[in-house]
Amino acid sequence: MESFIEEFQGDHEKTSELVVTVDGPSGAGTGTLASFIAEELGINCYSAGDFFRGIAADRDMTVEELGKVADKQTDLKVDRRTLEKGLSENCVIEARIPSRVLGTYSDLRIYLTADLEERAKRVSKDQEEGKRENEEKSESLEEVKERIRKRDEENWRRYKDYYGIENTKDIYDVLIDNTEMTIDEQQEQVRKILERKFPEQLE
Ligand SMILES: Nc1ncnc2c1ncn2[C@@H]1O[C@H](COP(=O)(O)OP(=O)(O)OP(=O)(O)O)[C@@H](O)[C@H]1O
Ligand SMILES: Nc1ccn([C@H]2C[C@H](O)[C@@H](COP(=O)(O)O)O2)c(=O)n1
Repeated sequence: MESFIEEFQGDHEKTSELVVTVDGPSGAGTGTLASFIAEELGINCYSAGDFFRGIAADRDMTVEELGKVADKQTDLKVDRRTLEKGLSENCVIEARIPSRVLGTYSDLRIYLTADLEERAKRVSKDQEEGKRENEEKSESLEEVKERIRKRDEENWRRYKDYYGIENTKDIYDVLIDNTEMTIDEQQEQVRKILERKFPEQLE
């Protein structure tokens, strides 16, 4: 199948000088890693979740309400904001596919993952601690596992349909499986990468 992602990316002038993108499935820790990178580099951090929440606010809806009626246009709007932000502002953007959305406009493309079992444990723990207000609660670990597995499958069905892309890892500069890594160990590894890649930006 022909890929439409280049067409979506278009041919733009990029005014930002430093953009890092962190992709990964639910519970991989993309939010945690993106915040760390942003702090290290002294730049802002965004999540496509922020853009989704912004669209909900524009429509005077809660995130849950928008989630129920979100269609292709909603996804494209979220992804267009990712593209616009990355083209115009030095920042780190984390979500499911910001590295795909920005393509070579991103200066460092990271893919983060962990085993499904481990990701489900993290999501479950966050829920127990009241950190995931917009998600279903009182699920068993097995239910969480099944929900995030299905969600990932659905997401990739949409990305294939909208952009003609597959869930391959060939476009990434860095691949990290953090199943057996602590947050500190992961940060140590990424800090070394940042030192090599952006020595002048490190504070
Ligand atoms: N390497 C790691 N090892 C153990 N726990 C981690 C690791 N990275 C992140 N976590 C923990 O996992 C949980 C989920 O992290 P985070 O919110 O960053 O994930 P996410 O990928 O952004 O999730 P989602 O996309 O579902 O919002 C948090 O409690 C975080 O502290
Ligand atoms: N194209 C999109 C649309 C939404 N998001 C955001 C919205 C949520 O905050 C978060 C959840 O994603 P999901 O678990 O539904 O994959 O992601 C996005 O990243 N990209």
